[in-house]
Amino acid sequence: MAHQNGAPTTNGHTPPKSTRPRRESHPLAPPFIVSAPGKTIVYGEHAVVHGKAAIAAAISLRSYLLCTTLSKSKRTVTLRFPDIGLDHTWHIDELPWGAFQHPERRMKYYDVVTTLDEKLVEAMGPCIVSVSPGVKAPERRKIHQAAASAFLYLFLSLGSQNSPPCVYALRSAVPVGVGLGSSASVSVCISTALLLQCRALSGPHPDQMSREAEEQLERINRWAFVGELLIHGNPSGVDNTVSTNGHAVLFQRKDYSKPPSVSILRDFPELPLLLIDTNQAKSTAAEVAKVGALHKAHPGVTGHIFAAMDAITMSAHEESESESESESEESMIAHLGELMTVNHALLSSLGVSHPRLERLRYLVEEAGVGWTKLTGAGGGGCAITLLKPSSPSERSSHSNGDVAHGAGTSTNSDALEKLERRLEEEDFAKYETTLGGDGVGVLYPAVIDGEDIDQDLFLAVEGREGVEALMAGKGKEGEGWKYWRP
Ligand SMILES: Nc1ncnc2c1ncn2[C@@H]1O[C@H](COP(=O)(O)OP(=O)(O)O)[C@@H](O)[C@H]1O
Ligand SMILES: C[C@@](O)(CCOP(=O)(O)O)CC(=O)O
Repeated sequence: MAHQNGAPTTNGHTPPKSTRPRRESHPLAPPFIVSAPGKTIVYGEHAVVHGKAAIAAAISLRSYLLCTTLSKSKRTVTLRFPDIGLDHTWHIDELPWGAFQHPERRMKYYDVVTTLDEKLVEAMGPCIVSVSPGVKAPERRKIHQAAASAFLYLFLSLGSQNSPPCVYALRSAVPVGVGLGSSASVSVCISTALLLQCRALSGPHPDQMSREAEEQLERINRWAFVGELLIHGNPSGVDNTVSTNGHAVLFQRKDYSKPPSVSILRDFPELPLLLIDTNQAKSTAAEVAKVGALHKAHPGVTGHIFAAMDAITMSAHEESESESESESEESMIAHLGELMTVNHALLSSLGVSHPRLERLRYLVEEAGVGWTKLTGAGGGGCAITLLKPSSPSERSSHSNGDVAHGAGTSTNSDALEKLERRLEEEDFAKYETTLGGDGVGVLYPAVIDGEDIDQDLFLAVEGREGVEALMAGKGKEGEGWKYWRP
């Protein structure tokens, strides 16, 4: 489609002339950017879908959504998601407003939506089927349609036929579909942008009262969960919760018709972690469905496995909160590491490991540098390795020792370097990230270091590093970005 910043055509068709009366013109809202982090599940994935507790932490890799309002006369809404090769435009007047605005189905921005309305999903079906007609590979089409559905369901639920015509451009530093919560960070960005556009959020501003900031995050999180319902089918809600709130969370949803119980763990230790990608594609929806089917067939057995995972999460939580003076950091890390090993074995017993994940575990074990578990849905994707603290003699012989991240203890750097070389040879990838940090943020207007971030600039930067570099700016890191901080 040939369009830059201006009026898009709706996928090759010339949109029908609007029959709607002309409205008084208002100055256009300036372009703005919303961002939200990916995450790593430290303990309890899959069990969390079945009502057990999990601990997840935000990572420093983030998604960014640039929203560029067009003049009222354009009547189109466009998604430009180049990371997945999606570029699609709908004509606003052709969307199924009738179904979404029907008095029996109409949702309010403050509603708590915990399930999808099948009639509404059906009503937007034709608008989704028409996405990416040229893409033949079913897997790629699924990726496009999942992202388009998440956006459109929220756009139709929160907006109206008077919603501003807009181009939504998304770039992400979170690798897609490797278990690092890419879908959740995208859903949080979409939810926040649409809630801001329908004026359903206050702030963020630095002197916002804690309770009010909490309420805005809660609202964003609820609609991000709806986005996740469209992408995943059966999400627990832990990913969108940590992406919205940042830091780390202890999360449990016992009853899907009620809000989950969430504790924000602001002091979760900054663990020395390696984040390794098996480069083996996986589907969260498929892995979750696989565990669901196993649970249905063997509820007694899987029930015990989920209960054991719950015990692991709670033990890790107690350990990380412990203020015992007598316990060293080394023994805390060993405790948390052993729990990771057991957690992985239980996940493997549910059938969500993969030969590449097992190979990775073998290599880390052989190098003797730490404890490894898969993170996220499994079936491929990523693993986390908690690095062992080195002995005092190793530490003094490597006084500049390569510390992975945080916690102030260094793993034997020779062994680590050797392992990293081996991983590279075997086509594993490593992500540099830190744990914790802010949740959803807003840059309004989209100006960094005095420069307007327009679509051309935003879409032109190369790769995940290019996006991060553009968003951090050259000046004081993160300047201009605002966060809801309860
Ligand atoms: N950068 C992105 N741009 C557009 N859509 C994305 C992006 N990242 C993720 N998505 C959406 O999220 C889906 C991946 O979700 P999922 O399989 O749960 O992976 P993850 O483990 O990364 O959360 C994709 O199919 C796509 O629809
Ligand atoms: C397997 C699960 O526990 C985590 C999925 O994480 P991810 O989408 O693979 O990043 C599912 C969920 O909690 O919704």
